Amino acid sequence: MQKFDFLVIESDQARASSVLSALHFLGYRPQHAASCDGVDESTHAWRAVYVGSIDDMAEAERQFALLGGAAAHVPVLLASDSPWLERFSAPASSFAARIATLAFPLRYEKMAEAMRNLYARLLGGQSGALRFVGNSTPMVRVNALIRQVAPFDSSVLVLGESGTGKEMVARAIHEQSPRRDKPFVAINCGAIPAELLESELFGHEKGSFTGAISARKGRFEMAEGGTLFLDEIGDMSLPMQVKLLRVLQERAYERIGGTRTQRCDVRIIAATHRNLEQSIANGQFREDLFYRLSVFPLELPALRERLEDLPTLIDEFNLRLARRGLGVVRFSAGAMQALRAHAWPGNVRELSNLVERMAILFPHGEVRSSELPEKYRCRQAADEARGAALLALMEDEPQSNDGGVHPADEALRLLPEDGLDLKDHLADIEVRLIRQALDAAGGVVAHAARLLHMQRTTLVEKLRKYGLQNSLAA
Ligand SMILES: Nc1ncnc2c1ncn2[C@@H]1O[C@H](COP(=O)(O)OP(=O)(O)OP(=O)(O)O)[C@@H](O)[C@H]1O
Repeated sequence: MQKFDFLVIESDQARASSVLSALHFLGYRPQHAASCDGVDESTHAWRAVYVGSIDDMAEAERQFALLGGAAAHVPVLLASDSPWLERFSAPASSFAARIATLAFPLRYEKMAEAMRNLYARLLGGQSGALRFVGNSTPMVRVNALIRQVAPFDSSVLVLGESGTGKEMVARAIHEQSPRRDKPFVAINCGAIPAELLESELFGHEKGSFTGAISARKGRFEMAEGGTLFLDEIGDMSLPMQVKLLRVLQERAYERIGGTRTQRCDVRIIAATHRNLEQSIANGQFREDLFYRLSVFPLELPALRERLEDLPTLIDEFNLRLARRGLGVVRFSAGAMQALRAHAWPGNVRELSNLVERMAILFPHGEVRSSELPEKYRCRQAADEARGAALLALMEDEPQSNDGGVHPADEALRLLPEDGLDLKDHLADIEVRLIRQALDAAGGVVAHAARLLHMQRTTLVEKLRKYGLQNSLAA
């Protein structure tokens, strides 16, 4: 689906073109143009719509519907003397909230102000809440599961690699639950030293241990009536797991140093990037706690398994940046291709950081693939070289081969003059790819296995076979 930054609705071609030029001048840089009617070919370089002689509202709405979701949320620019203004700004119109009016002849300062006001209105209307987005099939499934489980008090265990949005899922469940008006409290069980975690969770009475100079509420108490999100539950120490299990079973606990039993009405959502079944097998996680927590397991796919979500996620991050006063960025088709070829070991968080970095470097601009940080370029360059070589192979007519070295063979030449031991050579490539995958995954074997599309156990076997276990610790 084509994407647009603005709809410019103006039946006078000259005026429409001047709006587009002014947008460009103001730094909005629309990139592609389409037209419903009366195409102005010269505007094809822009990402905006020039609408010709539509004189009936229903027809206009139909035309915009043909543009699909592309026209659904973008600002609409209309001349203040436009005959359509009244109808478009009527409350029943789907454009009513998204119109900026422009007085002709255009004045840049006025137009800049109109655009600023429009964006302030659009962004302000969206509340500060972060939207949990994604239209890919796996995310549609995740959203359906969230809707299904939200109304009940069942414990949910959110599984997924780091940065896939586990906390966002927990918040979404809370927001869609009857507890939404009560607190959502999050705690990262992996980040808090084991000896402090108990007091963080259950609170303490004054003087209950050295340093406890006053009584303090724990997260369970803070979350009363609402939801408690236990992040990185797989990193919780075994003694703490026992205490947590007791609370989940008895729905009651005491503050450290306290004698009064507190009843608790808290919905638990836990998350981990670890394979808890493996942790159970290794004796690091209690099986009974696992079953308590995973009444409703919800697995979040890695970003590389749902690359269709890249554009929507980029839009969402741009929106967040705009709220913070940063200029938004777009990615050229080539840059998008490079992003699709990237493995995203840091998942959505990595993408969010990249968009922010690019927005600082190229505010209101378009990022080309050559302007991406190096690690996002390499794989694409390799793919392109391979693609070019393959293309050359395919384009070659068999009869034109005069026995000389084929150009594509030259590009792909792997066989040394004196031959090679194929088995050794393939093993060498395998080791290099495994090393690269481990690097990209920060040494986490399960992540590296996903990058290599193999079972974790298969990778562990290969690490053993090639004596690579030591490179893990290094
Ligand atoms: N589907 C999504 N839509 C919008 N933003 C998202 C989505 N998924 C993740 N994010 C954003 O990506 C970042 C990481 O998300 P989050 O903290 O929920 O991940 P996580 O899986 O809990 O990470 P960790 O495992 O490190 O705790 C946040 O800025 C979050 O807002």
